[in-house]
Amino acid sequence: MTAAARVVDAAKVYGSGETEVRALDGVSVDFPAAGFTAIMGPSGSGKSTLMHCAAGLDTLTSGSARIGDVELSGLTDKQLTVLRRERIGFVFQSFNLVPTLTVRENITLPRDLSGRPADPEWIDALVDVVGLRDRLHHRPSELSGGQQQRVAVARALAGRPDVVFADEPTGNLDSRSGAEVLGLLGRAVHEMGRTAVMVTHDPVAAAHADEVLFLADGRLVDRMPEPTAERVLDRMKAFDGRAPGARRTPQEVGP
Ligand SMILES: Nc1ncnc2c1ncn2[C@@H]1O[C@H](COP(=O)(O)OP(=O)(O)OP(=O)(O)O)[C@@H](O)[C@H]1O
Repeated sequence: MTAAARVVDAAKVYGSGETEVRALDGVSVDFPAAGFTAIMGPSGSGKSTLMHCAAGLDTLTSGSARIGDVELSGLTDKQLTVLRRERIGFVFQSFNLVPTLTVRENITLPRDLSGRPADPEWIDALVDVVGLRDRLHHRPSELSGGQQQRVAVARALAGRPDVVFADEPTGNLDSRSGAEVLGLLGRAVHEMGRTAVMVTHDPVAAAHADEVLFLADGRLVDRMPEPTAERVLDRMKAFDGRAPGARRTPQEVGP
């Protein structure tokens, strides 16, 4: 198996002394090329930290993070910026489209900014895959949330990245639009050979992945190949007896 991204013995410590938080505590994991991996775990278990460090948006306190063969800890900020632009695609919960640009301009913007314009044939194919051909000249405000997130997925894929990192990509969508966006990520992986890594609280979303990783207290505690929503839900219930995504009540949090 080739890893598109990998962390080895990854640790991330925030603060020091009494306020020290070990957000990651010795995590080692490969994200296989042409695979779709979901990261789950209770709130505060380190999911976002793992994704951000694996994607070069944040740095590890110790351990190694690689995209392909490139060790991220050895890179300058400028080199990291270039690597993210050239080799990584991002999808966020809140779409992050540029409101003044059309759908087509949003999709090609990162490529245009990089000075290496997107391959028109690839963009053409993507537009069909995400089903936005009749919306190409619309602005984001003229689209539904699900359509906007499909634009964000197309933008993430426009530069043929090694890995697409998606942080709660369906968090703001109804279940039908969410299923469309997840279907797209799945097609990007299984039909277009891309690699996707997704943080989610939703067992139904996680079931679209090839494998689910479970974090708890900054550690990798379990993994589930070929997940189903039911099995993921059961596994999540085993954490602390809480349903996934459950928020602590004010009484539980304390003063
Ligand atoms: N910038 C920061 N400074 C201090 N502590 C932080 C910072 N970012 C995250 N943490 C802490 O690190 C731990 C892991 O946070 P992280 O956001 O990775 O968890 P998560 O699993 O993504 O949570 P959620 O599901 O609630 O989004 C938490 O205890 C969090 O409070």
